Amino acid sequence: MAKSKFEYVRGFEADDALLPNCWIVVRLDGRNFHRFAEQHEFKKPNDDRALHLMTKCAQTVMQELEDIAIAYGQSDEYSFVFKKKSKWFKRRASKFMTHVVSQFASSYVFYWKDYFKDQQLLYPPGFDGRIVLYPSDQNLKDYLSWRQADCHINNLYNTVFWMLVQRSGLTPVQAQDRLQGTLAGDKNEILFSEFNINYNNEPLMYRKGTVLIWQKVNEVITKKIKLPKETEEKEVEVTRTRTKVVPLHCDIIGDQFWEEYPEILAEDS
Ligand SMILES: Nc1nc2c(ncn2[C@@H]2O[C@H](COP(=O)(O)OP(=O)(O)OP(=O)(O)O)[C@@H](O)[C@H]2O)c(=O)[nH]1
Ligand SMILES: [Mg+2]
Ligand SMILES: [Mg+2]
Repeated sequence: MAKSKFEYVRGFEADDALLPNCWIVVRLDGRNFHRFAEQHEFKKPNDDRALHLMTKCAQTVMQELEDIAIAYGQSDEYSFVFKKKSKWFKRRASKFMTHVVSQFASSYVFYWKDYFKDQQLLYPPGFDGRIVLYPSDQNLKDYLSWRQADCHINNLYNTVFWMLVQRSGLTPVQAQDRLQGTLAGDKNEILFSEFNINYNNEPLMYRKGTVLIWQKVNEVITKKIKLPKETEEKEVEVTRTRTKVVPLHCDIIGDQFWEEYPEILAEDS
């Protein structure tokens, strides 16, 4: 086919193919969610509606896009891990990042009303995205451990901070001063002795964040079938196996998780 004289401009497009044989991580994060949370009256420090909406959007991303092996989310962020061997869009970085972020952002708006029943969405939220490549399984596990450790550190801090403000009547500045230089043990002690809270009994979703993995589940459905010698349709129950995205709130820093789900890191990934 004849080419137009303008065709040469294609040559200006940068080649952004991602290195082969590496885990591809796309992490997105809510833009200025400090303000977004204030404006939409998120419960402090954790708002179940917001956390569940984030997870719904991440499930949608995993179901709609290809080759995502596992995802991890906390606060206003989610990380998506694409299989090492993925050939999706010839591994073009821009395709991975823009599809993940746009699918997530549109889902956030689309599903908002299902989670925030009587809280109107006041303005369109935005999300940023980045891609990081991890060449070894250990690097990938360490990446996910880093995000989960971050979740734990922030949540412990925020839990004590908001207790001091909401229950003890400290100003945010006073609460900040009180926590300056404290270690995890000190924060646990404040929670226990002053507020009778055992941090280990706080909800797992707040302490561990959310892991999304693929799992085979058996579904029982009723089907209408017509038997050859009968005139009327009959309802029968059939069991079929489906692969679904399932949320877990478990530790992913230790070995146990990876031993329990070896298929996530399997070689054909
Ligand atoms: N109250 C409340 N706030 C939340 C919750 N989840 C996230 N946030 C807010 O979202 C912020 C997320 O932090 P960051 O992503 O570091 O900061 P950001 O304000 O989004 O700014 P950028 O990401 O740099 O654009 C937190 O500091 C909280 O203010 C929640 O469940 N409840
Ligand atoms: Mg943010
Ligand atoms: Mg964040």
